[in-house]
Amino acid sequence: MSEISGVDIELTDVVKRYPGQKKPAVEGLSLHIPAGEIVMFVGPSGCGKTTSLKMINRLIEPTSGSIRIGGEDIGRQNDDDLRRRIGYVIQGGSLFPHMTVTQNIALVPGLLGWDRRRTAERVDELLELVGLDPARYRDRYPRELSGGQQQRVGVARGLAADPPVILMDEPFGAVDPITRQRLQDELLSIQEELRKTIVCVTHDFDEAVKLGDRILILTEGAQIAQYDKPEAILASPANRFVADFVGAGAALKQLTLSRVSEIELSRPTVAEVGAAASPVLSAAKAAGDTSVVILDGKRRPVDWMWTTDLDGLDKVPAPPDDTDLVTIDRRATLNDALDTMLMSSHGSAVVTGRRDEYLGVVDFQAVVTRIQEHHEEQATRVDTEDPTGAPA
Ligand SMILES: Nc1ncnc2c1ncn2[C@@H]1O[C@H](COP(=O)(O)OP(=O)(O)OP(=O)(O)O)[C@@H](O)[C@H]1O
Repeated sequence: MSEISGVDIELTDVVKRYPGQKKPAVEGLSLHIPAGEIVMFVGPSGCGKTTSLKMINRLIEPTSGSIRIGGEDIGRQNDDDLRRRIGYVIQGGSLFPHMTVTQNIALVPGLLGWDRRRTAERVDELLELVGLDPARYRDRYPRELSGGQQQRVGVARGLAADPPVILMDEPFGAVDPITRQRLQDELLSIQEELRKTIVCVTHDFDEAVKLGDRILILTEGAQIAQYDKPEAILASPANRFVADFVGAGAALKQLTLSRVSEIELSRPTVAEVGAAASPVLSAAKAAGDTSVVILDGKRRPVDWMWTTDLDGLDKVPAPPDDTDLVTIDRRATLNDALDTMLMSSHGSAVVTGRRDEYLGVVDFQAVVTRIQEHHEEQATRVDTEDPTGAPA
């Protein structure tokens, strides 16, 4: 784990009363968000999640109360300072359609007066970080990107000035489930490297369990129903409201806590594009492998070849354009891994870690076995516990 670059956020008795509303949207919220953690805000529609989030970067001014970021009262800071310290990512990326990817990402650095060279370097670095090849994407317009790619650019923009705090409002709500899973995995990967303080609003409780170091469950008026680590909320919901909100099958949701990284990976022979083929074939033969995982110069998997296809070639070839290599991030949940494998109808998948670096191979059966073990563990636990904590 790298060092924490995030800072604490402290809300003290924060109230927001919109004009003409009888009851405040946020009625005295006090909350400590620890540096370097991801805190997920969940709760029923209209309970005040977005209002609470937007008060943290003063997109909405609190009616009363105080918010401190890294110990400083944000009420006393100017907007430029706040923008430097807080990244903001919303659904769909909300890119400006008439600006290129570079121009979109460079917005905040531009406001901060960075020179051209520093900005260009930063844009490329960020595109790499969010998994987009800079040479290919930096000059595109948003309409030339898929929904998932637009969202990645949105994340890059939020990170542009390297703020210690990132606010996200339903960041992955607008993409299909598989893309959402990838973006979630990428966010976890980026977070492992950067350790920002991330506050994220979501409607999806599973997403909260997957991403959150802590989950804040709110009821109307942004009243705290429970604020705890996901394991703790799943194991013992504070009250009936939380138990209902967590929903049936809380025990099964524990699966969302298990990751591919818990499974031992197999490590078949690997080879780099352009390497001489014959030693690779010898190594595969010695190891009893019938296939070889092909990596690029940055140790990212790009192809998975049968040794029979490599036989007779001089060098390990670059992958064809239509390669359908299935990769899974090691932070993916077991459910996500199964979905990916089923969708792609591959019996196994290449597992990647930080910056898409190759780690090994996981097979379908290993994931199924691990899930079954979990089911059994959970079944024993549920038999002996009342998840609501209610007296019998
Ligand atoms: N600009 C506004 N003017 C008046 N009332 C508002 C305004 N924005 C939000 N509200 C009200 O404040 C309450 C909280 O809204 P908020 O958007 O924070 O909730 P939320 O939990 O994020 O909801 P959702 O999950 O539906 O996005 C709601 O009752 C909403 O109708």
